[in-house]
Amino acid sequence: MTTSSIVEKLHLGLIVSCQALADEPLHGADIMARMARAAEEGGAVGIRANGAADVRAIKQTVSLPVIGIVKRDYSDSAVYITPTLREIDELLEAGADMIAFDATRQTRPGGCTLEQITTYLNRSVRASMADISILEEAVYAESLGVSCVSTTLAGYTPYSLQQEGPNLELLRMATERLSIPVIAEGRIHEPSQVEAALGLGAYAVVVGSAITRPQLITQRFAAVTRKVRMSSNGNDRPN
Ligand SMILES: CC(=O)N[C@H](C=O)[C@@H](O)[C@H](O)[C@H](O)COP(=O)(O)O
Repeated sequence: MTTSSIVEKLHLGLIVSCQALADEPLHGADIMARMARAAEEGGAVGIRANGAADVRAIKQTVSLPVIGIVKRDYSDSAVYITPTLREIDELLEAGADMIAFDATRQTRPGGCTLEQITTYLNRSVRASMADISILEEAVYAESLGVSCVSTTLAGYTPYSLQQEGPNLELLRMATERLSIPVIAEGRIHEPSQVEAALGLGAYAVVVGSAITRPQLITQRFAAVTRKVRMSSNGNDRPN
């Protein structure tokens, strides 16, 4: 399949990020594959997944395009989403339909550069998704020939706007400025935010934690019960 036909399959759809790191309760390729199947049943048009094992298991389970990343920590860099060519090789081998990577201006491990990453991906003829945190990074990524950009890292670099919800203003500026698809990703917790993102010109929307991290979903509900408990304890207090 061509890179543009992979991108087209995502148009105006929901991409579900199915990720659980080693320290999360749902960690494991088999569980993530089931999560992906649930997402497919629910109407997702694509899956974002972490690690070659998860990508392989998900590819065997669903018929949706899989956007692969490899999260790996290196001691000499803050970049952890597909930071070097090594992680790209793992994803190519695993059969990821699209490869997402950190396209921020932060220094990569071992002197690897953003330009090396995009040149390598362009030569591999695999669709690519540049995870950005500010508008300038989106503009630069487009100039390097990526297939699309995603607002994944907004609020996760020290120099980007830190806020609780999704950075819809960055999304708006990027959709106005770029000619390639801009994907909305990061801290999207409500269906109304999906609608807002599409209304601002998002090509597609990625939702992760609000669908696939039950410990975080539980936390949001439990916070409400805690609040009510605290106020009722307060009311019970003798005058
Ligand atoms: C910043 C970072 O490392 N983001 C990761 C990128 O793949 C994932 O942990 C997120 O779950 C994903 O971006 C979806 O975002 P949210 O879970 O907020 O819907």
